[in-house]
This record gives sequence, structure tokens and C-alpha cells, in this order.
Amino acid sequence: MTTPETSSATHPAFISVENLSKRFGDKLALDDVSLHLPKGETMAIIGPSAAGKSVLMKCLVGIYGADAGKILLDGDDVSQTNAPKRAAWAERIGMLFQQNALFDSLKVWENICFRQIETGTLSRKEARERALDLLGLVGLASESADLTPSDLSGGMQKRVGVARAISTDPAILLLDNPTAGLDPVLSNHIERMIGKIAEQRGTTVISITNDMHIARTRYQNLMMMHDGKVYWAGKTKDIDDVHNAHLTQMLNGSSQGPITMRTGKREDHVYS
Ligand SMILES: Nc1ncnc2c1ncn2[C@@H]1O[C@H](COP(=O)(O)OP(=O)(O)OP(=O)(O)O)[C@@H](O)[C@H]1O
Repeated sequence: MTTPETSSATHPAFISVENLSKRFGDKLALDDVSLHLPKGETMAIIGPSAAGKSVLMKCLVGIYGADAGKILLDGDDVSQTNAPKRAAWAERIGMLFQQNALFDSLKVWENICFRQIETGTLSRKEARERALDLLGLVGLASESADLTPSDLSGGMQKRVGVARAISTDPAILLLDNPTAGLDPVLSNHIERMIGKIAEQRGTTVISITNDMHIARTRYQNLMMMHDGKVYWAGKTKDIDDVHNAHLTQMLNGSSQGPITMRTGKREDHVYS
């Protein structure tokens, strides 16, 4: 397994996951997972179904606590859901859930600034103005503001989800499959938009994707997971042809790699 230490060797890690494990009954969803991501960098997490990608993200956002290992955000230990710094970090993390988690009973603008309306940090008037700005940022017309999510296409809903995730100007943006179910043209458009937002705002982004091409072209760092473990991680530019072919095959479910991994034997030269 290649580890992502390459990223942290020159820059201190802003997001640091150390030997994280998470179990649900008999299922070890995360098995000794480590990742290190410097501030302002982007990372794609890729891997087949049930690899543990969403569970890792839910641990990062604070939905699940760790069974073992640590999560450090800018040095703050938030491994447990009741960690002293957890609540403060919740304010600094924006998340797009796989199913968007938009409320159909609310208008689009209310969905985008839901958190600010709920907490009273913005008046309804201010929240609407902020939502309109964010709609522009994600490339949606202001007329969308008064529609409900069910009036929107899948791609538009994703954009609204991204607008909500960035509405608090988070330090960390976590995206669970921002382009799932979208055609390649729209996927590219949304990924370009995410990249631009990260660059302009200095946001540290971790995004789950099922698309190796998007992962390789749009993200600075890449982590491949399988069966709860990190299979390969490092700078995207450092992936060689052998790893790339292996990762792509693995994603398509046709590689021997995961089987080798499951036995725990490093008999395949892909593991380094
Ligand atoms: N709350 C839970 N209770 C029990 N098992 C869970 C729970 N959440 C996740 N799991 C299990 O943990 C494993 C990893 O799930 P996870 O959702 O992280 O997969 P994933 O890599 O995101 O897959 P997909 O790409 O299909 O969404 C799966 O076997 C899943 O069934």
C-alpha cells in the first residue's frame, strides 16, 4: 500500500486521520485507515461499493465516533462525537450527502441557508440574499430560488446541495458523490465548479467519486479504498500506469488486487 505521507512531508496536515477503525457489529467498515491532507488541497476518495468511503466521511463530519485511531482537524482531536472541539468544527465543515438531503417542504433558497435560518445567524431577508449569491456561484438562475427541490433536475439538485454545503464558507468541504447519476458533461461541469470554489476560497476538499478520470484530472490527491482499507493513496500525479490500470480494474470489479488485499498478503507488486 502506498501511503499519503507524500502530502504531509512538505506541508503540515490540516486533516489527519490516523489508524482509524470503525465497526458495525461483525462488519469492520474502516480498518486502520490513515490519511493526511494539507490545508487548501483537494482529495478524491474512490473505491467500489461498501469500501467504507461514506463511513469515513461520516466519521470526519462527526456523525460517527472512532472505535480506534484518531481524527485530527488542524491539530484538534475530534475522534469522538462528544469531543470538546467537535461542535466548533461542525460549524467549519460543509457536507454534501450522497442523496443531497434537501428538504422538499422548503424552497430552494431556504434549503441553501437552512443552517443560518435555524440558528438565527441570518435574518430570513439576509439568508435569501446569501442564497441568491450562492445560486449564482453554482451556476443556477435566481428564478430557481423559489422552487422546491422536486421541481429541479438531478444536476440542479446537486448544485443546490453544493451551494448549501458552502453556504457557511466552510474550511472543509466533504462531498459524497457530488456527480452520482449525472451524465459526463454535467459531471465535469460540477467538478470544475467545485475545483474553482476550492481554489478561490482556499477550502480543503475531500470528495467521493466513482469516476477514475474525474479523480485523476480534478483532484490533487487520491485515496483508493477497498474493504475498509486504504489500497493506494498519494499525489494524483504520482500514479504510475501499473497502479492506474490496477485501480481502474478494481473499480470495475475485475481485478485480482482486492482478493490479494483481503488475504493480507503483499504478493502483488502493486503494493509498495
Ligand atoms: N450504520 C451502519 N450500520 C451497519 N453497517 C453499516 C452502517 N453504515 C455502513 N455500514 C456498512 O459499512 C460498509 C461500508 O459502507 P459505506 O457506506 O461506507 O460504503 P461506500 O464505500 O460508501 O459504498 P457506496 O459507494 O456503495 O456508497 C458497508 O458494508 C455497509 O453496509
